[in-house]
Amino acid sequence: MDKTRAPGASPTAVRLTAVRRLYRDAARQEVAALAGVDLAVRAGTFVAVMGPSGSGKSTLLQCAAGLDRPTSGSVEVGGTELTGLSERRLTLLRRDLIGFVFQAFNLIPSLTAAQNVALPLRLAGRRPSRTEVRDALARVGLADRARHRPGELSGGQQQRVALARALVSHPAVLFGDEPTGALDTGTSRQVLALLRGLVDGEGQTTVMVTHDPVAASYADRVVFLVDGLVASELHAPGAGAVAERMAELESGALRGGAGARAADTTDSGTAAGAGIATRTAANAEVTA
Ligand SMILES: Nc1ncnc2c1ncn2[C@@H]1O[C@H](COP(=O)(O)OP(=O)(O)OP(=O)(O)O)[C@@H](O)[C@H]1O
Repeated sequence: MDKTRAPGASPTAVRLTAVRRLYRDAARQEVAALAGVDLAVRAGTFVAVMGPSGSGKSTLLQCAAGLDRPTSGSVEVGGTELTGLSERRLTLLRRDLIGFVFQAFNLIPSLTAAQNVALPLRLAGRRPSRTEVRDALARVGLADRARHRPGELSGGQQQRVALARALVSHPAVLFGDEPTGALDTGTSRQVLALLRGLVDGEGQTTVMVTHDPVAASYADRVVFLVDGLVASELHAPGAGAVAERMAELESGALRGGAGARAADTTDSGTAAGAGIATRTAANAEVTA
């Protein structure tokens, strides 16, 4: 079943509305990791999230994936509102709707690739069929490695096993937190091409945090966070445009935070080229 294309499904796979996530720092001061994020991710698209260190990228991903709860605001995934769900319902929903890959592959060394892929379903009390597992491995180009243990696979192959494990339940959204961060350049590009292929070939909605402008250039859309707010975005940019925007935001961030960028111009424009879109109205409201 492809949850991204269910009849009548919302064309928006993920929607964050006015999401705030507050933490207390060591001095018991409140820190807004997310300060009022509005973000909608269209089903079947690939979105990269970038931003300076501490800008809230991981927090955004964790909130969007139901791994963390916003302090306020709402999160909807695959048409289901996560806000207010009990822990148990949230766990079930995560299992059904969400796939997650991290920088660390987190595979069990003593299990084969196939057993690693089957593990989440088994832990959920399901008995995955061989076909399900084989299909998941085939989707990441590892059909012939099913019986290999992680130690017998390269780093890139291990990350592909982790991807197959995330994809085996056909999640509505695949989230990646620096999924290529531990890979060398060549291997990283292969994994990114694979992610791109899953989006193009299967309509797999994908949201990925990355620090790498080249990785971000594989996405349809790059969203930039600064100080817990969406500061700007680029559509189908090249790596150079992403790096340039990051440099601008980082120097701006050093000068005075997201509020200083509330005057950014808006051009939600076309998918082609490097149109910059900002959510300045929302941001200004929160930072005022
Ligand atoms: N559990 C926590 N307790 C307190 N503060 C936190 C916690 N998690 C995150 N923060 C703070 O929230 C802000 C955003 O953190 P987050 O990890 O989301 O940023 P990031 O953009 O992913 O950073 P990086 O690129 O360095 O990984 C930071 O100021 C961070 O210190």
